Amino acid sequence: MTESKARPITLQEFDDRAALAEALAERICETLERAIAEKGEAVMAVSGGSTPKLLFEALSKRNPGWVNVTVSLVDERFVPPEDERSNQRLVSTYLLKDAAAEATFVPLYQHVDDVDAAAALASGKIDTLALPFDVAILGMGTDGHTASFFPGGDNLEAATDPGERRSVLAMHAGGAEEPRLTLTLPQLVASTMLVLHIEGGNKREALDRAREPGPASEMPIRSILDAVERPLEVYWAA
Ligand SMILES: O=C1O[C@H](COP(=O)(O)O)[C@@H](O)[C@H](O)[C@H]1O
Repeated sequence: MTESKARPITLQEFDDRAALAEALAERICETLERAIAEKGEAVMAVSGGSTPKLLFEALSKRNPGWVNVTVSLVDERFVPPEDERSNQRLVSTYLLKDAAAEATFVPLYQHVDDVDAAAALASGKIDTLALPFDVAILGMGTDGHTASFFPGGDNLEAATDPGERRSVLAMHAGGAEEPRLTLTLPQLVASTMLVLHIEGGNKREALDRAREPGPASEMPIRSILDAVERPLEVYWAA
Protein backbone atom coordinates (compact mmCIF):
# COMPACT_ATOMS: atom_id res chain seq x y z
CA MET A 1 0.00 0.00 0.00
CA THR A 2 1.35 3.44 -0.89
CA GLU A 3 0.94 5.99 1.85
CA SER A 4 -0.16 9.36 0.44
CA LYS A 5 0.73 12.27 2.66
CA ALA A 6 -1.07 15.54 1.96
CA ARG A 7 0.97 18.73 1.99
CA PRO A 8 0.13 20.40 5.35
CA ILE A 9 -1.87 23.63 5.69
CA THR A 10 -3.68 25.49 8.45
CA LEU A 11 -7.19 26.40 7.38
CA GLN A 12 -9.36 29.32 8.54
CA GLU A 13 -12.86 28.65 7.15
CA PHE A 14 -15.64 31.23 6.80
CA ASP A 15 -19.26 30.90 5.63
CA ASP A 16 -19.22 34.50 4.59
CA ARG A 17 -16.69 36.29 2.35
CA ALA A 18 -17.16 39.63 4.12
CA ALA A 19 -16.36 37.99 7.47
CA LEU A 20 -13.18 36.50 5.96
CA ALA A 21 -12.18 39.94 4.65
CA GLU A 22 -12.62 41.52 8.09
CA ALA A 23 -10.73 38.76 9.91
CA LEU A 24 -7.84 38.70 7.43
CA ALA A 25 -7.63 42.52 7.36
CA GLU A 26 -7.37 42.49 11.15
CA ARG A 27 -4.53 39.92 11.06
CA ILE A 28 -2.68 41.84 8.35
CA CYS A 29 -2.96 45.12 10.24
CA GLU A 30 -1.65 43.53 13.46
CA THR A 31 1.36 42.24 11.52
CA LEU A 32 2.00 45.60 9.84
CA GLU A 33 1.70 47.41 13.19
CA ARG A 34 4.19 45.02 14.77
CA ALA A 35 6.67 45.54 11.91
CA ILE A 36 6.32 49.33 12.17
CA ALA A 37 6.89 49.17 15.93
CA GLU A 38 10.02 47.07 15.41
CA LYS A 39 11.67 48.72 12.39
CA GLY A 40 9.71 51.90 11.66
CA GLU A 41 8.17 50.62 8.43
CA ALA A 42 6.39 47.67 6.87
CA VAL A 43 6.22 46.12 3.38
CA MET A 44 3.34 44.14 1.98
CA ALA A 45 2.74 42.36 -1.34
CA VAL A 46 -0.83 41.63 -2.42
CA SER A 47 -2.43 39.64 -5.20
CA GLY A 48 -4.64 40.86 -8.02
CA GLY A 49 -7.49 39.11 -9.81
CA SER A 50 -11.06 39.23 -8.52
CA THR A 51 -10.78 37.71 -5.03
CA PRO A 52 -9.11 40.51 -3.00
CA LYS A 53 -11.66 43.33 -3.51
CA LEU A 54 -13.48 42.89 -0.17
CA LEU A 55 -10.19 42.41 1.63
CA PHE A 56 -8.80 45.61 0.10
CA GLU A 57 -11.93 47.55 1.14
CA ALA A 58 -11.63 46.20 4.68
CA LEU A 59 -7.93 47.12 4.82
CA SER A 60 -8.49 50.64 3.47
CA LYS A 61 -10.86 51.38 6.36
CA ARG A 62 -8.30 50.43 9.01
CA ASN A 63 -5.14 52.33 9.82
CA PRO A 64 -2.09 50.33 10.90
CA GLY A 65 -0.02 53.46 10.12
CA TRP A 66 -0.29 53.44 6.34
CA VAL A 67 2.14 56.33 5.99
CA ASN A 68 4.86 53.85 7.04
CA VAL A 69 3.69 51.02 4.78
CA THR A 70 4.94 50.19 1.28
CA VAL A 71 2.54 48.13 -0.84
CA SER A 72 3.48 46.14 -3.93
CA LEU A 73 2.09 43.18 -5.85
CA VAL A 74 2.94 39.49 -5.88
CA ASP A 75 2.31 39.58 -9.63
CA GLU A 76 1.19 41.85 -12.43
CA ARG A 77 -0.30 41.52 -15.88
CA PHE A 78 1.93 43.30 -18.42
CA VAL A 79 -0.69 45.90 -19.28
CA PRO A 80 -0.66 49.64 -18.47
CA PRO A 81 -2.24 50.72 -15.17
CA GLU A 82 -5.31 52.12 -16.99
CA ASP A 83 -6.16 48.68 -18.40
CA GLU A 84 -9.13 46.88 -16.81
CA ARG A 85 -6.98 43.79 -16.24
CA SER A 86 -4.22 45.68 -14.42
CA ASN A 87 -3.61 44.45 -10.87
CA GLN A 88 -2.18 47.89 -10.08
CA ARG A 89 -5.50 49.42 -11.09
CA LEU A 90 -7.31 47.04 -8.71
CA VAL A 91 -5.04 48.03 -5.82
CA SER A 92 -5.41 51.75 -6.60
CA THR A 93 -9.20 51.48 -6.80
CA TYR A 94 -9.97 49.28 -3.80
CA LEU A 95 -7.00 49.51 -1.41
CA LEU A 96 -5.10 52.78 -1.77
CA LYS A 97 -8.00 55.00 -0.65
CA ASP A 98 -9.40 56.35 2.62
CA ALA A 99 -6.74 55.90 5.32
CA ALA A 100 -4.66 53.66 3.04
CA ALA A 101 -4.16 56.46 0.49
CA GLU A 102 -1.11 57.41 2.60
CA ALA A 103 0.72 54.17 1.77
CA THR A 104 3.55 54.15 -0.79
CA PHE A 105 2.87 51.95 -3.82
CA VAL A 106 5.73 50.30 -5.73
CA PRO A 107 4.45 48.94 -9.05
CA LEU A 108 5.75 45.87 -10.85
CA TYR A 109 4.53 47.28 -14.20
CA GLN A 110 7.16 49.44 -15.92
CA HIS A 111 6.58 51.69 -18.92
CA VAL A 112 8.86 49.82 -21.33
CA ASP A 113 7.96 47.70 -24.37
CA ASP A 114 9.70 44.53 -23.34
CA VAL A 115 8.44 42.41 -20.44
CA ASP A 116 11.93 41.07 -19.64
CA ALA A 117 13.25 44.62 -19.37
CA ALA A 118 10.26 45.45 -17.16
CA ALA A 119 11.04 42.46 -14.93
CA ALA A 120 14.67 43.58 -14.52
CA LEU A 121 13.56 47.12 -13.61
CA ALA A 122 10.88 45.87 -11.21
CA SER A 123 13.38 43.51 -9.59
CA GLY A 124 15.71 46.43 -8.90
CA LYS A 125 12.86 48.40 -7.31
CA ILE A 126 11.74 45.49 -5.12
CA ASP A 127 15.33 44.99 -3.97
CA THR A 128 15.41 48.54 -2.54
CA LEU A 129 12.54 47.72 -0.13
CA ALA A 130 12.99 46.76 3.53
CA LEU A 131 12.76 43.03 2.75
CA PRO A 132 11.65 40.42 3.61
CA PHE A 133 7.99 41.28 3.07
CA ASP A 134 6.16 41.51 6.37
CA VAL A 135 2.97 40.36 4.66
CA ALA A 136 2.39 38.56 1.35
CA ILE A 137 -1.12 37.55 0.32
CA LEU A 138 -1.40 34.95 -2.42
CA GLY A 139 -4.39 34.03 -4.53
CA MET A 140 -4.85 30.91 -6.64
CA GLY A 141 -6.61 29.95 -9.85
CA THR A 142 -8.45 26.64 -10.28
CA ASP A 143 -5.51 25.51 -12.45
CA GLY A 144 -3.30 25.75 -9.36
CA HIS A 145 -1.45 28.88 -10.47
CA THR A 146 -0.42 31.33 -7.79
CA ALA A 147 1.21 34.75 -8.28
CA SER A 148 2.11 34.27 -11.99
CA PHE A 149 3.48 30.77 -11.51
CA PHE A 150 1.40 29.27 -14.32
CA PRO A 151 1.40 25.62 -15.42
CA GLY A 152 3.42 25.54 -18.65
CA GLY A 153 4.91 29.00 -17.98
CA ASP A 154 8.13 29.60 -19.90
CA ASN A 155 9.98 30.82 -16.79
CA LEU A 156 8.25 28.58 -14.24
CA GLU A 157 11.34 26.59 -13.36
CA ALA A 158 13.39 29.72 -12.60
CA ALA A 159 10.54 31.52 -10.81
CA THR A 160 9.95 28.56 -8.47
CA ASP A 161 13.62 27.75 -7.90
CA PRO A 162 14.43 28.18 -4.18
CA GLY A 163 17.87 29.42 -5.24
CA GLU A 164 16.64 32.09 -7.68
CA ARG A 165 18.32 35.41 -6.87
CA ARG A 166 16.17 37.74 -8.98
CA SER A 167 13.11 39.10 -7.18
CA VAL A 168 10.89 39.53 -10.26
CA LEU A 169 10.73 37.49 -13.46
CA ALA A 170 8.67 37.68 -16.65
CA MET A 171 6.31 34.81 -17.47
CA HIS A 172 4.50 33.80 -20.65
CA ALA A 173 1.92 31.02 -20.36
CA GLY A 174 -1.01 29.68 -22.34
CA GLY A 175 -3.32 30.02 -19.32
CA ALA A 176 -2.47 33.71 -18.83
CA GLU A 177 -4.07 36.21 -21.17
CA GLU A 178 -1.01 38.44 -21.37
CA PRO A 179 2.68 38.32 -20.41
CA ARG A 180 3.19 38.55 -16.66
CA LEU A 181 5.57 39.85 -14.04
CA THR A 182 5.90 37.79 -10.89
CA LEU A 183 7.75 37.83 -7.60
CA THR A 184 9.92 34.73 -7.39
CA LEU A 185 9.53 31.92 -4.86
CA PRO A 186 12.35 32.97 -2.49
CA GLN A 187 10.82 36.44 -1.99
CA LEU A 188 7.37 34.97 -1.33
CA VAL A 189 8.37 32.23 1.10
CA ALA A 190 10.67 34.58 3.03
CA SER A 191 7.63 36.70 4.00
CA THR A 192 6.97 36.95 7.72
CA MET A 193 3.23 36.38 7.17
CA LEU A 194 2.34 34.39 4.05
CA VAL A 195 -1.34 33.63 3.47
CA LEU A 196 -3.26 31.97 0.65
CA HIS A 197 -6.66 33.66 0.27
CA ILE A 198 -9.18 31.67 -1.80
CA GLU A 199 -12.94 31.55 -2.15
CA GLY A 200 -15.50 29.11 -3.54
CA GLY A 201 -15.88 25.33 -3.72
CA ASN A 202 -13.91 25.00 -6.96
CA LYS A 203 -10.80 26.60 -5.44
CA ARG A 204 -11.10 24.48 -2.30
CA GLU A 205 -11.19 21.38 -4.54
CA ALA A 206 -8.19 22.67 -6.50
CA LEU A 207 -6.28 23.20 -3.26
CA ASP A 208 -7.19 19.70 -2.05
CA ARG A 209 -5.82 18.32 -5.35
CA ALA A 210 -2.67 20.42 -5.03
CA ARG A 211 -2.03 19.02 -1.55
CA GLU A 212 -1.85 15.48 -2.90
CA PRO A 213 1.38 14.07 -4.33
CA GLY A 214 2.22 15.32 -7.81
CA PRO A 215 4.61 17.64 -9.62
CA ALA A 216 4.68 21.36 -8.86
CA SER A 217 4.92 22.03 -12.60
CA GLU A 218 1.29 20.81 -12.95
CA MET A 219 -0.08 22.85 -10.02
CA PRO A 220 2.50 25.52 -9.18
CA ILE A 221 0.91 26.37 -5.80
CA ARG A 222 2.69 23.14 -4.79
CA SER A 223 6.02 24.93 -5.05
CA ILE A 224 4.85 27.23 -2.24
CA LEU A 225 3.35 24.40 -0.18
CA ASP A 226 6.64 22.51 -0.50
CA ALA A 227 8.93 25.46 0.26
CA VAL A 228 7.32 26.99 3.35
CA GLU A 229 8.88 26.08 6.70
CA ARG A 230 5.51 25.99 8.49
CA PRO A 231 2.19 24.71 7.07
CA LEU A 232 0.81 27.33 4.68
CA GLU A 233 -1.94 29.46 6.24
CA VAL A 234 -5.08 29.33 4.12
CA TYR A 235 -8.09 31.64 4.47
CA TRP A 236 -11.09 30.18 2.63
CA ALA A 237 -14.73 31.28 2.36
CA ALA A 238 -17.50 29.29 0.67
O1 LIG B 1 -4.28 36.30 -12.73
C1 LIG B 1 -4.31 36.25 -11.51
O2 LIG B 1 -5.02 35.27 -10.93
C2 LIG B 1 -4.89 34.90 -9.55
C3 LIG B 1 -6.26 34.39 -9.10
O3 LIG B 1 -7.22 35.40 -9.42
P1 LIG B 1 -8.78 35.30 -9.08
O4 LIG B 1 -9.42 36.24 -10.05
O5 LIG B 1 -9.19 33.88 -9.31
O6 LIG B 1 -8.92 35.73 -7.66
C4 LIG B 1 -4.39 36.07 -8.70
O7 LIG B 1 -4.02 35.59 -7.43
C5 LIG B 1 -3.21 36.77 -9.39
O8 LIG B 1 -2.70 37.81 -8.60
C6 LIG B 1 -3.70 37.32 -10.69
O9 LIG B 1 -2.69 38.02 -11.40
